[in-house]
Amino acid sequence: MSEAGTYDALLLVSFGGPEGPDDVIPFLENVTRGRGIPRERLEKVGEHYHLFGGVSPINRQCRELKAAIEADFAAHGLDLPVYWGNRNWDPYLADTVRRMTADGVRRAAAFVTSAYSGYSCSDQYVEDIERARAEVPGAPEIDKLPVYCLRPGFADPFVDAARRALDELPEDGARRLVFTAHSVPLAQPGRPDYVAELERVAETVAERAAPGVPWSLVYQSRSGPPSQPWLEPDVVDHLDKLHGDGVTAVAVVPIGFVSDHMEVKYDLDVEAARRAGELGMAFARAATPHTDPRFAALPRELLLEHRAAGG
Ligand SMILES: CC1=C(CCC(=O)O)c2cc3nc(cc4[nH]c(cc5[nH]c(cc1n2)c(C)c5CCC(=O)O)c(CCC(=O)O)c4C)C(CCC(=O)O)=C3C
Ligand SMILES: [Fe+2]
Repeated sequence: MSEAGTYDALLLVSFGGPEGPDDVIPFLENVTRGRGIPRERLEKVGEHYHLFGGVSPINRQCRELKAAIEADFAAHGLDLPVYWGNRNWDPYLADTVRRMTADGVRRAAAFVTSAYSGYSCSDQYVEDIERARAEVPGAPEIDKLPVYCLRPGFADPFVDAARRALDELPEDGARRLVFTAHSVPLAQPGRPDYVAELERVAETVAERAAPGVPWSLVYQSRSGPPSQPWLEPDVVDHLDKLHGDGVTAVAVVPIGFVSDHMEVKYDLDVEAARRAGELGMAFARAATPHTDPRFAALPRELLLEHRAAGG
């Protein structure tokens, strides 16, 4: 048996995003099909993409992460092909599964670009994988690798990034670490696990990056109809509150994301940064793990452990 046991491929699974202005509406339709997102919200989010030429950074980031994973495999003598497929945009998961099948892949491990439990972060990706497999006769078995939010490969890069972001702030101010994650409906399946994991990651990163600096965990990028309750507070409202409490400098750490995709680039770097500016607060945004070698090593570590555990 090879070092990877029964696995003969890794599948990188992500969200997908538009790669030009004409892609924006079809992409948003893919994301929101059957989910009851109000038209106004879609138009607003479409404008965020158009501010960046209709291009989401996420696909380029997936290509870079795939290359980093391949480099990590090569450096550790793990001879496995790496495939990439998305939920909402080209390369679609079903097309990738078709290619894997044609290449003779029998059993793949899936690494999802979301670190947490819960429906949006985890179970929905499993559904997507199973739907893609159902479209392809003879499709390989595909096991989603375990949730990795508490693994050092995910948390350690955030510790360094949080320190660096705090270092960018004026030293004499009343500083605060503000952790953010994507909001989800309170009624979403798995929401309590998602929140419990976020609280643990925030606490761990805060304690290690800056003991004694106060911190909070808040949410961003709320969608859905206003009548539906989602996780709160929103990061922008939270900045208002911190300002009222006398905080003069914030380091925002997006622990809910693995790379700087549109939610980070718009909702934090444009919207939250603008609000902080209006309030006269110093603002720094911590980097996400992306191609940090510790993060790029996670697929290999998880795959080998999962195999060792009988996977
Ligand atoms: C928890 C979570 C993550 C983190 C986990 C993960 O990373 O997967 C995440 C990631 C992402 N969300 C993304 C984009 C969007 N999400 C939307 C809508 C929604 N997100 C939700 C949750 C999450 N989303 C939910 C509950 C909805 C409501 C509709 C539904 O129940 O499905 C909409 C519709 C418009 C809007 O209302 O915002 C868009 C365009 C992109 C791509 C960004 C880019 O292009 O760079 C990424 C990585
Ligand atoms: Fe989303």
